[in-house]
Amino acid sequence: TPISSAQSAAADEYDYIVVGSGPGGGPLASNLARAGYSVLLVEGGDQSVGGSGNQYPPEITWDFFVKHYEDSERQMKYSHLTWRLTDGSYWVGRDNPPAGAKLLGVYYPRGGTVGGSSMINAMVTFLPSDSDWNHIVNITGDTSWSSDNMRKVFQRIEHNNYLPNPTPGHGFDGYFQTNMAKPMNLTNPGLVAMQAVASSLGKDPSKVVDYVNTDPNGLITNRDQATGIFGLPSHTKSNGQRFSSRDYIVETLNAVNADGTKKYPLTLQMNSLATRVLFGNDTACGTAKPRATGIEIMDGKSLYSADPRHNPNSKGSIRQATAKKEVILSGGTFNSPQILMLSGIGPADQLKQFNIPVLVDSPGVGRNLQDNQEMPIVGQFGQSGFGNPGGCTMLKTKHAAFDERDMFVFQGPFVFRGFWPSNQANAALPRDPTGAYGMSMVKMHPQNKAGTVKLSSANPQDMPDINFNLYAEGKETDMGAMKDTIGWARKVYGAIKAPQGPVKVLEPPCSGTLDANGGCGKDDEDWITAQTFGHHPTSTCAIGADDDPNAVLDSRFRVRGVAGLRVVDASTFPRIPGVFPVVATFMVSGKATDTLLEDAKADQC
Ligand SMILES: Cc1cc2nc3c(=O)[nH]c(=O)nc-3n(C[C@H](O)[C@H](O)[C@H](O)COP(=O)(O)OP(=O)(O)OC[C@H]3O[C@@H](n4cnc5c(N)ncnc54)[C@H](O)[C@@H]3O)c2cc1C
Repeated sequence: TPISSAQSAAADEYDYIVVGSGPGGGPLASNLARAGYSVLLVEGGDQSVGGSGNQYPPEITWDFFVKHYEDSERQMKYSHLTWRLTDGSYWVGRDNPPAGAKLLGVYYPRGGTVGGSSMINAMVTFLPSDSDWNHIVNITGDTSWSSDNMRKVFQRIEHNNYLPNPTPGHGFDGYFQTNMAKPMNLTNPGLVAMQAVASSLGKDPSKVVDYVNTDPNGLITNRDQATGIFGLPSHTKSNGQRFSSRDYIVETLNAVNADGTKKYPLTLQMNSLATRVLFGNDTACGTAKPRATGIEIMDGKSLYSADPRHNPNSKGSIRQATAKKEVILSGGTFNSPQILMLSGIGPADQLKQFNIPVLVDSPGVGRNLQDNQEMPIVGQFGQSGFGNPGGCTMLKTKHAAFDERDMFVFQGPFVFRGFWPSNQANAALPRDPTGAYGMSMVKMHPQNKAGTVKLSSANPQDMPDINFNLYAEGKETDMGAMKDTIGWARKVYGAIKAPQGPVKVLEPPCSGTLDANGGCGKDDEDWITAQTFGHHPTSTCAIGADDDPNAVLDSRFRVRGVAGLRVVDASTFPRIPGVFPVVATFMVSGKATDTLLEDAKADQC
């Protein structure tokens, strides 16, 4: 559905301004409008829903490039680095880039369109652990974040398309559409691989079809300890199409009253890049706190440099919009801290470096960046096959950080090695051989919180400098769990016999002898160091305790040190939720709706 171009109200004055239309901002803006408040939703991208054949089409994708390590020797070990050639095109690889190629880093796509990253993501919808929510209660004392309450939020927003209504723990009347593939049978190589997984976990291999049909998001006793094979829900509609926050925004925009007038006061402005928050003196609260009064906006197409169509000479036109109540930043984990810093809220030394006047010295802005570490364990079957088992496997490794499962594995006749631009020029980039099979691990509860998002300049069109600083903290736990899983996967592959087997393990390679657990010591560690990637960045504007200097937000999403400004998106989690953050981000948006509506009548200070 094309979205009709937004009409700017003459005064450009609204109750609320929300920046960013992804899972954090889109539902919140829609809900506030549905509650009767006038809302301006500002989106830097436009309304495209797809594009020209590339895996991540330039029409809807922002191309970020990140570092995994500060140390360039370690950084250079990753096999899919992206470079810019002298003719402007991308080249992907590690060794022998063409003369003049400039290293950009590790490609890290984000959605840059109405609907944000929920328009390009893999849609996996897997609820986090209860402890991820209860952690927020523990650090802030705010019991509204309890896992029981967050389950109620989930039930309220979910529109379940794959279970009978009612099913405990699920919702059927909300806007967040979920579905789950339910295969009737499995074919090889996925069938034998999944049977080997079942046997390795002491489960009945003849029941793998039942297992991959099992809902993992229900009210399962001891869910967070439960290991084994489960189904894999996604945020899709009953017809199998993608659901994203775009759908709910469009539904809200298009709703009309019986007389044909617009039902909800939501205004969406696309191709509008928020450049900074504007502040005035807080008279209403009787304190000296600066109060957010609106935002500055740069209007124009592809103005952000992560947009692959960006022209550095395009400067757009600047204007301002006013928020009578509050401004909410939902630009995502890379952009919300950037906007805060451009507005003078962030680590003072960094702001001074770029001559940005310091409004609030908030050292936690852009810190605490986290990600689920990912890497495939690659096998090769003697014959190719298309049988994809679907579903997922949950493991509890010897290195689990808590008394909970800590590793998610999905698998199939494909190898997921991370991301790189598909429109790239290196024809010699190795392809996976016939019969290649991947067991992809995704680490839960990563202990590394050392990633950073820092300004690279004071220009709001520039991308920030992003460094995940992998394994800088909690290495023993994080890498230990990855090594445990590699050993386990080698054994699973080894158990697959003729006629489908034997399966050759291609990666990680082992130059010595495997130990009793299938591990290969330092070889595995070096491979993990080189080839880890991720795509779930969170936590750069984290909620935290009143006495924590790195707590950017309080438990009501309020930016500390100012009034009238909140952050609601994947950057708000103090610790990364579960294995896949999107459903938790939709839930946070639902929770923020409650909080904002509760506070709407009072003037929040
Ligand atoms: C390729 C890919 C696959 C993924 N797969 C999964 C998955 O299967 N399951 C899962 O749980 N998670 C997945 N994720 C992650 C998930 O999609 C994100 O965690 C989630 O979308 C975060 O929501 P958000 O609202 O914080 O940010 P985003 O969805 O990134 O939305 C931010 C929005 O803000 C806009 N914006 C930013 N800055 C400005 C500005 N200055 N002015 C105006 N607008 C601005 C952006 O254009 C964007 O539309 C995936 C992500 C990607 C990219």
